[in-house]
Amino acid sequence: MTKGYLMLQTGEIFSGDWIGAKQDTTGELVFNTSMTGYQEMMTDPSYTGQILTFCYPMIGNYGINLHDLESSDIAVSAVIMSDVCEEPSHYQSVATMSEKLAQAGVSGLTNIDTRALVAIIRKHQTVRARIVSQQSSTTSMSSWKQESTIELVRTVTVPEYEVVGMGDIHIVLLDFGYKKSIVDELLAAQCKVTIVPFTTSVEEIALLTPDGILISNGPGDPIELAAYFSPVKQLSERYPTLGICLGHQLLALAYGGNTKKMPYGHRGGNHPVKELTTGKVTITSQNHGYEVVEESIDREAFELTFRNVNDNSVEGIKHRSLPIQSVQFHPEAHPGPSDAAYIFRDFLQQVKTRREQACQSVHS
Ligand SMILES: NC(=O)CC[C@H](N)C(=O)O
Repeated sequence: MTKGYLMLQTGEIFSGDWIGAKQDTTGELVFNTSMTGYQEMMTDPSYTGQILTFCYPMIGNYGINLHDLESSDIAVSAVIMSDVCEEPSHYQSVATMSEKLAQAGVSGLTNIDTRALVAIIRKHQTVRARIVSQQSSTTSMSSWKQESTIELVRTVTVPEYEVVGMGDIHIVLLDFGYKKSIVDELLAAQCKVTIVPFTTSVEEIALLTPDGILISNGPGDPIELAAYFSPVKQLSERYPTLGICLGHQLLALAYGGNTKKMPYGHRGGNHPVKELTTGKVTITSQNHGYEVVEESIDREAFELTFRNVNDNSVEGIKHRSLPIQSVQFHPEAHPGPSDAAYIFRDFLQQVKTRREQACQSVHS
């Protein structure tokens, strides 16, 4: 096997065996603790620009199938694992991990001590890294460069409107890098979904006469999307709105709140969040490196709905008088538990209620 090296900005170098495309790659090094779901993770557009370390020791044992893709491409810049399984066993498998990475032009390193690597990320919190074929100490600072969030989002948003489903309720999905499972949830609830590029204006969206708006997940630092705070606010003032992950962060920012980088983020399939009105704890799927700053939330306009049980961070907010809610976790799951799927039901109930009110006011 060809040797490959993972060079960290903090100075450590790990040597491993190179799988997939043999291409030098740079990105922020992050880790996910889920035991399964490597395919969903690799294709989640929120990972764009990041090098993903799998904490679970063996990756690839059920192969790659055609059903668990969260987007059409592999989104991560590269993957790091302890042990790759090259002989998958699953009736739906169409490729091995290495074959898929090679097809997609994405690099991977295996036989890496991922436990040591995760300890370094936890210690230094934000670590950029490079996968290279030759160790070199002359790596110039410019090669560690990070793409802007706008650049990252541009690579994953739909190029033009896409309409899916023929249901009665029309949801416009403002696409910063949506996961397919979000659309699947809406389609399962008999919606028609129009997926629009994140640059679509409020006026253009109004022409589509939506019943509700969903602001998607996506890569990067939400603060860099400041140009979109005002449209997000205007849309949420007009239509029932649900924000998921990046969408949650953008809603908080649009209403004057703030976000900050977390020590090393929440990425995994078992993050407990507490619903503050009921005290009920739900186990959620998560993938984020930023959080909404609690003190920055306008508490006259918004109430806090969810908190992370491990670190108390904000996991959800809800407007006190308008039908606007957002969650930091992923109610669509994939990977991870679907215990929070009721968030979609609540949102669609608000959408229906608003539509019935509108019909009644026309007829009275
Ligand atoms: N899944 C997401 O939407 C991630 C949001 C944002 N990029 C973060 O890391 O916090």
